[in-house]
Amino acid sequence: MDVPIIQLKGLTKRYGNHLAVDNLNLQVNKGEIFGLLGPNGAGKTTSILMMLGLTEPTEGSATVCGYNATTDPIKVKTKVGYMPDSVGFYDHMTALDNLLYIGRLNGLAEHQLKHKVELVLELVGLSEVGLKKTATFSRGMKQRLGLAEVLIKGPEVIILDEPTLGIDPTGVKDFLVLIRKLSREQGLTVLLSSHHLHHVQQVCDRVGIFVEGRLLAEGDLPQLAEKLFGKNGYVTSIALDEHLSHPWPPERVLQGWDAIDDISYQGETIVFSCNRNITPSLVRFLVENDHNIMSVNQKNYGLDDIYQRYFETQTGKSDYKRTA
Ligand SMILES: Nc1ncnc2c1ncn2[C@@H]1O[C@H](COP(=O)(O)OP(=O)(O)OP(=O)(O)O)[C@@H](O)[C@H]1O
Repeated sequence: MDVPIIQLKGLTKRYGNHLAVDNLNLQVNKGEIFGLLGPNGAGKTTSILMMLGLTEPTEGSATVCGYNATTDPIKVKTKVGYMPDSVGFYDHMTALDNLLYIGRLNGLAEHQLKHKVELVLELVGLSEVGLKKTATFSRGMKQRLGLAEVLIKGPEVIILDEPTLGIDPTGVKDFLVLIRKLSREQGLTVLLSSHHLHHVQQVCDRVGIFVEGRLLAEGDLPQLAEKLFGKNGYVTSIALDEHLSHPWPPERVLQGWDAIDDISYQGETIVFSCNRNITPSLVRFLVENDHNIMSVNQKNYGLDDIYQRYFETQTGKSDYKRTA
């Protein structure tokens, strides 16, 4: 059963005349990794700050772990670990000392502090470098230490604002694997904001597409693809070892299949646009009718297709760029 951990109702923030967040309605459930995906300036950070009670909504409400973030911000802060987009440490101190300091600030009892710090260092894979000064740390290591800092108070939810910013590809992969592991093994709920499609796609269970203060769509990838590409969401291309002449005789029979919306062919390749996945039936039909199949390709819509389409159709913009 879905247990709501973050509930946003009509959440709105205006800065003067500027509408930074516009009527945001969203639910994130226990143990879920939710990705807030949107370009710079979309309103992701502002939404997060409202969830943490760090800025007041102009309208609407944010409830986190059962507490209203505006009226009960302290309670929310005891339940939530927040990692901002740039994490800072005392560079002249070791990783261990930085964590001990943060642990004390969070009110951890001295007798459990050392053990807790060693545990989180282990969790984020930094045990070996615990005695090194953080000035020597790479950006990827600093992000891991930032995560350790967030975990030290044993939060139920972690909110990560652009956590992969400035890390190299291997560091990103390791970091995202770590997030997934923590969520799955410890039942942590994660809200992650990013403008990197591929990072979000790798780790999130559900994604919200956020543009110009508005949540344009949310769901898992198949749901988003279905909402967007509708009944032509399944595209299968099959190449044969024969040149296809117009009209291609089997076309008449295949047009009678209710799952097929459109058939096009050129050269040796036929493209079927279908309202459900019928690739196995298509292959069977062609083989049974003595056609030799050279290749089969089923298009799976990725987050970049989905995001680009939303970005273009819903905002009228076409300056979308891939951010792989
Ligand atoms: N304190 C503020 N005063 C005025 N405008 C603000 C303030 N904070 C944010 N904004 C504006 O609100 C909009 C949303 O900003 P926000 O930082 O939430 O976006 P974002 O999606 O997190 O983008 P980024 O990744 O660039 O931080 C932007 O147009 C920004 O300029």
